[in-house]
Amino acid sequence: MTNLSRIKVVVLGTNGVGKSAVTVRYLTKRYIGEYSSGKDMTYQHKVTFDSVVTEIEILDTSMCSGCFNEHLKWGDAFVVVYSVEDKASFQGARRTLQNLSQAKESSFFSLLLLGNKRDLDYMRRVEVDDGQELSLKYGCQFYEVSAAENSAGVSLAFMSLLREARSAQLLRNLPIRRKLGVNSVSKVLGTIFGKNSSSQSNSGGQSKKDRKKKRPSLSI
Ligand SMILES: Nc1nc2c(ncn2[C@@H]2O[C@H](COP(=O)(O)OP(=O)(O)OP(=O)(O)O)[C@@H](O)[C@H]2O)c(=O)[nH]1
Repeated sequence: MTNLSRIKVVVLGTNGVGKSAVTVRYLTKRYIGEYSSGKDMTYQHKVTFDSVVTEIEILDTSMCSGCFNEHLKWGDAFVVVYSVEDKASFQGARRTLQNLSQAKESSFFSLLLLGNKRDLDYMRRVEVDDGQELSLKYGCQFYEVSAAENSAGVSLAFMSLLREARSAQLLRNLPIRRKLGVNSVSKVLGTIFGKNSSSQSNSGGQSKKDRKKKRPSLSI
């Protein structure tokens, strides 16, 4: 194994959507039920992709007004969590995606939209299609999961995000970057990953159908 690299992941979302539950599920495969709230928590672990060890830092955020810019600066990859039984949390996720795409427009970062608590289907207020549509708008990955029910969906969602972030990191470090500049590299990455910021999707001329093909989503 070679090349230890590092990816910093920020988990965002409104109060009580399950940010800690999904983070702990991913890291330990366990679901505890109640998690301490009110302060940011950072976790570290290592994953191996294709014989390359990658050090992962995950920041499970609390609602802290004025921290957004710090989180933004810190992270390479962002998980935006909402709860499928809480419409307001979905609106919060929409605002967060909008803020992220505006603030980090000129550099590349990886994004995952995560609809949690899908076990509460009988209380559902946000349809799968709503999540899918939002993810297409911001060119991010999308999964619906239940941290309470099992670890498979959460693990798959995190691993997809980490793989994308890792690939992006490798691409950013290629010599081509010097020739093309950051914006052009973002476009190359966008082509590879089907990633389109809202501004790109407005002007890129790529049809919605084409984008849909590149961004499968999954409910687990
Ligand atoms: N039914 C169900 N409940 C869940 C799920 N995930 C989390 N919860 C519950 O939702 C509540 C909030 O979960 P947390 O993980 O603390 O949510 P959070 O977003 O970290 O909360 P804050 O840090 O306070 O913003 C807890 O009671 C969890 O047990 C889930 O998938 N299904």
